[in-house]
Amino acid sequence: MSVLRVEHLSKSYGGLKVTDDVSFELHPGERLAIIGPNGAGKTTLVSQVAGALQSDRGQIFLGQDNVTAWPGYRRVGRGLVRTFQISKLAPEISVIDQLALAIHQRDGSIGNMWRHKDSYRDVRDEAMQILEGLQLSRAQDRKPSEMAYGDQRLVEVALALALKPRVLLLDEPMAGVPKSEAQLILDALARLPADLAVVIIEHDMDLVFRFAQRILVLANGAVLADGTPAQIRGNDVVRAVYLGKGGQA
Ligand SMILES: Nc1ncnc2c1ncn2[C@@H]1O[C@H](COP(=O)(O)OP(=O)(O)OP(=O)(O)O)[C@@H](O)[C@H]1O
Repeated sequence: MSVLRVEHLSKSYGGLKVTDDVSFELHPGERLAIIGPNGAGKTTLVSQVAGALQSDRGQIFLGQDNVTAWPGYRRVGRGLVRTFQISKLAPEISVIDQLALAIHQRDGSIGNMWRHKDSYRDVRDEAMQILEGLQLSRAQDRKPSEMAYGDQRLVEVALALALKPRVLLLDEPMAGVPKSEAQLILDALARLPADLAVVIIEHDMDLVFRFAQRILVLANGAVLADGTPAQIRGNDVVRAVYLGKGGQA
C-alpha cells in the first residue's frame, strides 16, 4: 500500500504549464529523487504535494485519504512534512529549543502551562534522539547564526523529523553546502529512519545516485522517465535532455 499517491497533477501560470499530468507513488521507506533541468517544475510539484499550492487538476492521496483539498498544515498533521530550499530557521534560538518547540507544537502542548514537569524531560530526550540520529548532538546548544551552513541544513531536517513524518520532502538539501561539508549531509541522510519515505529534489547527481532507489525525471513539467538509478542512467532520452554523456547533470 502506498504512503503517498499523486495522480495527474497539473499547474499552469497563464499559458505556461509548470506541472503537466504528473503521477507517481511512494511506498513506506522508499527513497525517491525528483530531478530535471532548472525550471522543470520540481519545486512547484513539491509545493502542490505539500499543499502550499493548489493544483489545477489531479489528486493527492496520503495513505487512503484524499488530501487534495486539504491545507498544508493538515497534511503535516498526517505526516507529510517538507523542508525548503531556503532556510526557515530562527537564527538566534538554540537548536535544542527550536526542536523542543517543534515537538510541543506537534503534540499540541504549546501554551499549556500545567503539563507535568516530566513532559519537559521527555521532549528534551526526544529532541536529543533526533540530533543523535543526524550526528548533530554536538550542536544542541548552538544558534543557527553561529553554525556552519551544512549543519544548518541538518537542523532543518531535524525540525522536520520532530514533526514525526511518514513522508519527508527535501527540497535541495545540498543547495549552498560547501564540498567540505557535503559528506556530513550524505551521512545524515543515509541514517534517516528506514520506514520513513523520502522524496528529494536535488541537482547534485552524486547524492541522487547514492541516495535514491527510484528517480523521477521531469522536463517541461511532465514526467520524462521514472525508474531505478540504473534505468535512468541507461535511458538515452534522459541522457540527451539532462544527464549528458557522462551521466552527470
Ligand atoms: N508563481 C509563479 N508564477 C509564474 N511562473 C512561475 C511561478 N512559480 C514558478 N514559475 C515558473 O514555473 C517554472 C518551474 O519552476 P520551478 O521552480 O517549479 O522549477 P524547478 O524545477 O524547481 O527549478 P529549479 O531547479 O531552478 O529550482 C519556471 O519556469 C518558473 O519560472
